[in-house]
Amino acid sequence: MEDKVYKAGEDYEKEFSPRDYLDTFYNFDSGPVAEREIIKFSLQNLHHTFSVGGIRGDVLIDIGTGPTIYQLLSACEVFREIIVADYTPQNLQELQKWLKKEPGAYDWSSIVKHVCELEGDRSRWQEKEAKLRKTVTRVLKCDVTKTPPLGSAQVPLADCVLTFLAMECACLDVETYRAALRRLADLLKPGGHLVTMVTLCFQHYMVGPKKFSGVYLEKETVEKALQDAGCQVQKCNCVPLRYSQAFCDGLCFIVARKGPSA
Ligand SMILES: C[S@@+](CC[C@H](N)C(=O)[O-])C[C@H]1O[C@@H](n2cnc3c(N)ncnc32)[C@H](O)[C@@H]1O
Repeated sequence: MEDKVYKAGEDYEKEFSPRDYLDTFYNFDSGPVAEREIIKFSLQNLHHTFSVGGIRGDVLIDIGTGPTIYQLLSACEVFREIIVADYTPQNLQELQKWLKKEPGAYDWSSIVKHVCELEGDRSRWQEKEAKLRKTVTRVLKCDVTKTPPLGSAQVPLADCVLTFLAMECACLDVETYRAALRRLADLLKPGGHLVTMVTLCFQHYMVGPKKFSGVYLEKETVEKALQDAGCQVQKCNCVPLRYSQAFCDGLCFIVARKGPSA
């Protein structure tokens, strides 16, 4: 393990290895039990939100997508178009590899099968992979610390903005986090939903031998930041699950709705 602690910004571009990240946190079959339980928690909440929860629409924008697709597997059934965005070029490349079925792409099949099982038919996993590949229409560069976060890209206002485990990495202090959430709310139509998963009391996580830090957030800080960004919290599901490869004190899945005039 290296002593240095890497931070938001250029460190991601230079030091973040998508494969180390995927192997550490998304090895569903033979990775650590803790990480597997957290993936299941995420998938269950996403399934609920985008099925019985009734959140659906034309456009979903996922911010801080990283090299992962698990967070889009339920949503791709109920949105016409998904736009994904991340700060780190090598994450966007890793994503494109999977989207274009290129050799060496990460194998998400176990996780896709699990989501299909939640939806009632494990056998349709290849159909779901094809559906997601078709629904993701754009892969964009973004920086949530900048206004606008998607730079010069022209995107429609979204019915849903998703951001999973990313804002606490992209922001190094609470003020930056609050400003980032306001930028995400600006991407939403009035009445649209912001769906997020946050690591509570986050300090750092391991990506291979490298330690990356972020902002320490308590549940109340997250809820207040959402409210101040014009979003009303509709669901806040916090659990004391902890990663084996990250230092935090639980996880929180949140659904918030942007007010009609925010
Ligand atoms: C822990 S990963 C989360 C990836 C994925 N969403 C997941 O659920 O596993 C954190 C992500 O935040 C992204 N990130 C870091 N700084 C950012 C910024 N300023 N704007 C947007 N994304 C950023 C990183 O590139 C990385 O993909």
